Amino acid sequence: MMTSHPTLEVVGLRRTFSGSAMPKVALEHVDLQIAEGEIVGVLGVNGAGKTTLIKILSTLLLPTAGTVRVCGHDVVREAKRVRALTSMVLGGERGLYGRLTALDNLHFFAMLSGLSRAEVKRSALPALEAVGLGEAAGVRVETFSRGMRQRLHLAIGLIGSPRLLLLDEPTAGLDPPEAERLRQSVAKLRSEGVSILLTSHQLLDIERLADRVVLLQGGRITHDLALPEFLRQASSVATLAISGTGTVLSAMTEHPVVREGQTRLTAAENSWTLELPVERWTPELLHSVEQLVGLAGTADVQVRPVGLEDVFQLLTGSAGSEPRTDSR
Ligand SMILES: Nc1ncnc2c1ncn2[C@@H]1O[C@H](COP(=O)(O)OP(=O)(O)OP(=O)(O)O)[C@@H](O)[C@H]1O
Repeated sequence: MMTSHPTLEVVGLRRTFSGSAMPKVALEHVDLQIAEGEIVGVLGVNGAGKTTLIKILSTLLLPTAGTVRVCGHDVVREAKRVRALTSMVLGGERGLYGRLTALDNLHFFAMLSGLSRAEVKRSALPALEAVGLGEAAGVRVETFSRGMRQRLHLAIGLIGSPRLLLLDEPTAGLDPPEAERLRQSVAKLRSEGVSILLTSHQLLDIERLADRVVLLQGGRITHDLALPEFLRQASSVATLAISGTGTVLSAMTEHPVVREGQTRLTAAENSWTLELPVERWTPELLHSVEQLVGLAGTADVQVRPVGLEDVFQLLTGSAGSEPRTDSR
């Protein structure tokens, strides 16, 4: 469906919560657009405002100020219309009926969300096929792996052909192959023109899927960049990790590249690792690396390209894969 509006348009959004003394500002001056078929990853440390934003987009919470439109429809004045265009899929183990088949679960949840029988019938099988569960439509959900259950949640979210999908921690609790499978299903939706807002503490989800990355800090958007540009926010291009056994030699700690560079040396009882951010691969740096690698005890050298995790840590001063502290 082509529209003249962006799928999501947020202008000047503010949301406060009344506190005991002062109102708590959860979102402030938030401007955000998501185009048709675009996947935007929203990053932020705990308490940055991600959940508040998702709740407002899904009409569960009202904005204090500002406007939010989905395909041109206002989340406050046209909440019903917005709900028909928007779907939220949460990660983790959540209420599917194990004794029912995948298709029956789909029917059940779709009817609960108020879709007509005809609409449910029309879109149920295509939704299962979209997430690779077409052949498991008649199979009881109690036999499903966690990944299959999560893909079923995604299929439920696709019923009714939403234009905006809100994905919150979609790969939570999945092992790496299952998480990858789910990501593949999500990636396919982009080509169908579905717009996706994705939040995840699994930064790999965002690194693999997002066209654009938005960083929320203290309720404000501090960065809104295409993924490659976001990755360039780190000054380095890679991290070089040299590890070895035995004691750390002074020839290493006193080497100019170690003393002057932003290196991190971690030493355990009989092993050590030196991590060196690489801004540019220069002949001088390669020569220094050769010297360090030649020192006694060196066992392994690895080069890790800069990833989203590094940039996230740099910009927020925190680790990205911290566990959730809330109880949703
Ligand atoms: N119902 C509420 N009452 C009061 N304050 C709230 C409420 N909900 C959220 N907040 C506050 O608003 C801010 C943003 O919270 P929000 O849950 O949106 O962050 P988040 O980025 O989703 O964090 P997390 O990653 O932990 O889920 C936090 O300071 C939080 O304490």
